[in-house]
Amino acid sequence: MMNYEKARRTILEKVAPAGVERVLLLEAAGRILAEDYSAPSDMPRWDNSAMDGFAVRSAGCAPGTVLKVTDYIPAGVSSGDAVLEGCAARIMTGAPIPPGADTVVPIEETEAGEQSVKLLQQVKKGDHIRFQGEDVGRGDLIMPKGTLIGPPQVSLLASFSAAVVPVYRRVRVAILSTGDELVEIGTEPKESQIVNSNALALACAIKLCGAEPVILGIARDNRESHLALLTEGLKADVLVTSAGVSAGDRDLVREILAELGVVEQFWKPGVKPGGPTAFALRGNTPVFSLPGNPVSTMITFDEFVRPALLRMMGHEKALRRTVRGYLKEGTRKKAGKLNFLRVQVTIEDGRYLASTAGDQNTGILKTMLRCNALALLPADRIEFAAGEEVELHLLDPTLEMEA
Ligand SMILES: Nc1nc2c(c(=O)[nH]1)N[C@H]1C(S)=C(S)[C@@H](COP(=O)(O)OP(=O)(O)OC[C@H]3O[C@@H](n4cnc5c(N)ncnc54)[C@H](O)[C@@H]3O)O[C@H]1N2
Ligand code: MOO
Repeated sequence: MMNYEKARRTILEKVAPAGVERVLLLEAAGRILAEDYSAPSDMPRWDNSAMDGFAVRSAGCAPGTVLKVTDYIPAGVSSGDAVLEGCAARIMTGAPIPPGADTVVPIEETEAGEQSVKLLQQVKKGDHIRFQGEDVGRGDLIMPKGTLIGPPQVSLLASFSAAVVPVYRRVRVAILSTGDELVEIGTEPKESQIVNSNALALACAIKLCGAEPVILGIARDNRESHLALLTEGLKADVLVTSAGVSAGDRDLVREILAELGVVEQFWKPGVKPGGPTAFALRGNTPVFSLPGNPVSTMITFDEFVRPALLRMMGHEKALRRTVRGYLKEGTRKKAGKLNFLRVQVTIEDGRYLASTAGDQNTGILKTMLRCNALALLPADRIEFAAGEEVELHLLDPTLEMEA
């Protein structure tokens, strides 16, 4: 049996960014820049005023100096007229500094009239000017490939009129559920039938990664149905299946994937829940076969599939950060597999405290609703004492927020 760390490393070694596309700037929000971006020009493009006030020649200025106001330069206007000795130009924030002037005096530091202005304070050369290129110089590598695009990046790209940007493309992820007991949502399940909830839970998780889910439906427990739908699924960038991967005589997924030329990289990554998870590749197309128990499906998606999708969409950091926390109650498990304990984490005095979120049986979905983190209980350990330090994967982004 493989171990958890090796399984995750294997996945990240085998997947690569899926490709690059050029999208409208706003479509790039939350995505990863796929090429280095160097500034096409200086920013600011010209010296401009940082204050509403007067553009002056600092050499002739002292407290008490009276200057003649010869020009008015609002933002959006550029004046070709030079400021001559003994003169000042009224200027607004953002307007280009006129020729001859080397300093801006804020209006509060003057007694200003229509025709003249009296300076009240010492003037320092260069004050209140935003100089050409002081923010970004032409040719500066301002955003390396791999940058996550958020408001500051969009602001800068927009400032340079970059209306279209190269980003890693979203991956299309096919979702295939398997099992004769399944009916689609909207169909009343008869006794012994259950609703195909995994397809929707997976689609939700895929969307939250920024990828595009494609729900293929249900493969029935026979070869023909599996062959047809797995073949369809392999046309996507990634294929995720649920159920049919353990030891049952109807568990056909791995066998039929192999017939379709999909090469298994691992089965049984040494975790619980998620025991029978499999990872395989056909060419560059990753195939994840997740167990059918909804709890196991969601946990294995988060631990194994999510990192792959993020990496394929260009994220260098694809794994959830592991934080150290403390168990509030002691717990036991069997030796042999790493266990994901579903916990409720609270942050007290900067420490993460993890309390069990309820019954840890994989059949209990409500424990999943109550949990906001997974505690990783190492494979070789059995007994865990209250207060013991554990590694945590935080699942709930609101943990970092407050009311
Ligand atoms: N003899 C053994 N039996 C089982 C083993 C084992 O090692 N030996 N492993 C157990 C473990 S662990 C798991 S997990 C399950 C996973 O098995 P499968 O992935 O093959 O899934 P199924 O048995 O088909 O289904 C499990 C469970 O999940 C429900 N399910 C399936 N698909 C969906 C869906 N799309 N939406 C909602 N719920 C779904 C299904 O009805 C079953 O209740 O195997 C154990 N058995
Ligand atoms: O390992 Mo299975 O995924 O318990 O429930």
